[in-house]
Amino acid sequence: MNKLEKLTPMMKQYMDIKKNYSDAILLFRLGDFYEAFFEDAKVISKVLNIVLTKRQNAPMAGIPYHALDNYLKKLVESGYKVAICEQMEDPSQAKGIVRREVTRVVTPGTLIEDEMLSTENNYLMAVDYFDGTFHSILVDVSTGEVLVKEFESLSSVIDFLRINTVSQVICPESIFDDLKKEIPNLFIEKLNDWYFEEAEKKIKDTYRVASIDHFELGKSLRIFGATIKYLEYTLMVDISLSAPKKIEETDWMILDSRTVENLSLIPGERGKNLYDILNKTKTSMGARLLKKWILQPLRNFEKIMERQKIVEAFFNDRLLLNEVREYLNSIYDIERILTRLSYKKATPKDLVSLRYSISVIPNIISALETNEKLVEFSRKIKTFTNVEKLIEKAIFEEPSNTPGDGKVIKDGFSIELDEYRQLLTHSSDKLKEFEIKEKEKTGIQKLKIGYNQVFGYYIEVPKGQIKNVPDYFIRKQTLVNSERYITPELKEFEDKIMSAKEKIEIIEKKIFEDVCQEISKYIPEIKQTAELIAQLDVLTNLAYVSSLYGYTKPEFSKNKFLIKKGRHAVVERYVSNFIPNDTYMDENIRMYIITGPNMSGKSTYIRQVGLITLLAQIGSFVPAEYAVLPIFDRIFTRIGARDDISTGRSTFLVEMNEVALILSKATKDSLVLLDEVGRGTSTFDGISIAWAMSEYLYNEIKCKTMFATHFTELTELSDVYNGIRNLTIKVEETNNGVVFLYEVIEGVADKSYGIEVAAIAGVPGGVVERAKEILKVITEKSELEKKVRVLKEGQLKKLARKSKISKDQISIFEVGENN
Ligand SMILES: Nc1ncnc2c1ncn2[C@@H]1O[C@H](COP(=O)(O)OP(=O)(O)OP(=O)(O)O)[C@@H](O)[C@H]1O
Repeated sequence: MNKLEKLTPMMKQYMDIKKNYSDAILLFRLGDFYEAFFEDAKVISKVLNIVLTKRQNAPMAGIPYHALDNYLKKLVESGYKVAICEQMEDPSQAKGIVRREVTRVVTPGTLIEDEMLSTENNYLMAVDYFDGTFHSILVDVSTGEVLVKEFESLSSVIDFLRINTVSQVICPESIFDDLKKEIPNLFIEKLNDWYFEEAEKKIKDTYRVASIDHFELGKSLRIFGATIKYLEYTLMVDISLSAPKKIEETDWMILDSRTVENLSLIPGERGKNLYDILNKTKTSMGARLLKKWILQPLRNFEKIMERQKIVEAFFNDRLLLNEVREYLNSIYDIERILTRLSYKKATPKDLVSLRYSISVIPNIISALETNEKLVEFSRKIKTFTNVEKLIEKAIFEEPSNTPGDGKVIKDGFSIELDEYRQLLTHSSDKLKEFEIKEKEKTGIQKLKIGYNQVFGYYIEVPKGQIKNVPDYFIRKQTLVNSERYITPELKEFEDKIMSAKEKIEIIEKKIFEDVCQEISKYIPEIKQTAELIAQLDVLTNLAYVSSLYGYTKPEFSKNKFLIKKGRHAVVERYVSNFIPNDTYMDENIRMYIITGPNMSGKSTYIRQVGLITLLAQIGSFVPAEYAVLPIFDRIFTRIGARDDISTGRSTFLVEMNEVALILSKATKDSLVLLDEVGRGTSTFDGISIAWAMSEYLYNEIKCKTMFATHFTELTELSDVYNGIRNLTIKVEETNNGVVFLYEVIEGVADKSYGIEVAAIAGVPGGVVERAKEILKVITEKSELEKKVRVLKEGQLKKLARKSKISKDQISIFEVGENN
């Protein structure tokens, strides 16, 4: 006999279903529990810390049905895929074994349940390699957003994954191993060939359109079709998505993951970050959008101005700003409510939240109309009075979350429903009267009416009073201390109550579905307005923080780069007295070498320049007294030394990889911020690399560069090239040690004060004194400075002439020489 034949029909049913979901944990609904068996049981008992028991010798662990979401969240967060198998019929009505089916496969990237999501975006990224390019689709199922993006290399895919909130990747088998190796901690699943078949048809069916040419999917079509199939496989309903948007690199400033981390743009390992400082948005939709804007500053002047004008209008009209932000306060996460509506998972409370949210839209519009600079924006926002009215009429102010229990649909919305509800209340009153009457009739004072699933309504009589029970009481159950009875009259009540309850359940569910269905017709339009509300939230937020933190409106110029009294947006919030500093660059002055002691504020200074340009390009005001800025295509950063343990690359190799990236990708419109290059190797190698790199950036690429370094030798570059200048940071030597003044001035650091900083940091006095002695000896012996001078005087000239240098470079070179 084979093993399965020995199993009970229920276990056989389990095994049959599990066969199709072997890569997931199967939660099998059994009465009031979801049970897992065999290996699944062992896993969930460990992950969820619940008891592992046995059923017919099979390991089993179960979770109560009402606590599913909590447990699911834990399982998915721990990296498991979970298939939920439901009972498809009422067990009391079922003939034979209850029919069961999997109704949902839950994975980290396909969540729509509010309790399982944070307010952040939750992206599923589908990646395909096709015709030499990586094509990807990013979907946030919870908001319906779809983005299309191409990558030239695997490393750029990985880089993108590092800075975006992608919780799951799906890909064809051909690239699975490569991706898995690079992102071992991310949930990643391979798609077999079937997913890629008939992609175009799948997309057309999903969007209910005859042609998808306007989506301009190109070679991303295959992976988009596969993504939709995967979503259908997990959500098991028709998929509802917004139209795909292409992410074109030319629209946005490119920020690689290193730069995002080095400038501490979003929450991450470094703690204090720009997003947290700026985020005072009023809605979850706004908070998500703000993060996107920070990660994708604009490059198009008109688009930047469009945002800046709105920020300025609010900045100059604080009363209006406060009024609009007050309205935004009462707006819920409409995007997610709409998604749940389209997946038929919206709750009555969702509808009430939607109603409150859309009810303030007319106020927002009238407020915006009072300012002529905001009228154009206000015209794009639509009102949805009919939707608001419908919800107001149909749904209780504080409904229960279970349509069918009679506490969702308002009185007066359906005559039929009201009648049954009255009948129910009436019968309940009658039941109470019946209890009193029976007490009087029988003299059993402790008699009470109760209810259970098996017998329905019953009369309970304590054992001591059984002798008074009349003949028409029919005994149904004996308990330790009491007996339970029914009577024909009680049964009659029960029938009435039960049929009223059943009817209420059917009618209320149907009305709720109809209301949802009616509202669903407006989803695309409401979605557009929700997007505008999110934008409004971010724009008012920028105006608000700009006034709160004393930012000013930046101007843009093709050639000039001037920051007067600039501040570091994050550091200034944490130090008591932040010292502002200026920055000036133009077509000629393109590079600064910044030397100064440790802890003097070099990194803060160069990062503040990066943050100011970034803020300006997202449309915000900036932390400076005055700023005229060019529009940069990209900010590059190379900051600090560190290993990349995950890929086994040494500090120096990581550093050189970053240098290589900058040298190959930077353009004349880029801003390059360098903090320590060449520290990971010997001093001579380090200086040589840093020198050669600076020359290349200055002569060949002609980008704007700020280079903070401890190699004072590099300051000699300014003698060779007129457009390279030196900056240092003021320190004062007092009897009690060095005092950092954080003031950036022209010049070169005369000392590095490393030993003084060591003393401040608490290195023992003996060690500090010995270090001073050693420094004296080696400084005297150092040949380095002499050698660099030789380089400056002779060899550089030769080198520069050998390399292909254009006329203007030679002139700069010669100006430098004459200096
Ligand atoms: N302009 C400023 N005004 C006030 N405090 C500042 C300023 N700049 C920096 N600081 C303070 O000095 C600290 C050190 O600054 P920063 O890390 O920029 O120094 P650094 O010169 O780059 O140091 P190292 O060479 O050791 O990397 C900052 O954390 C901040 O507290």
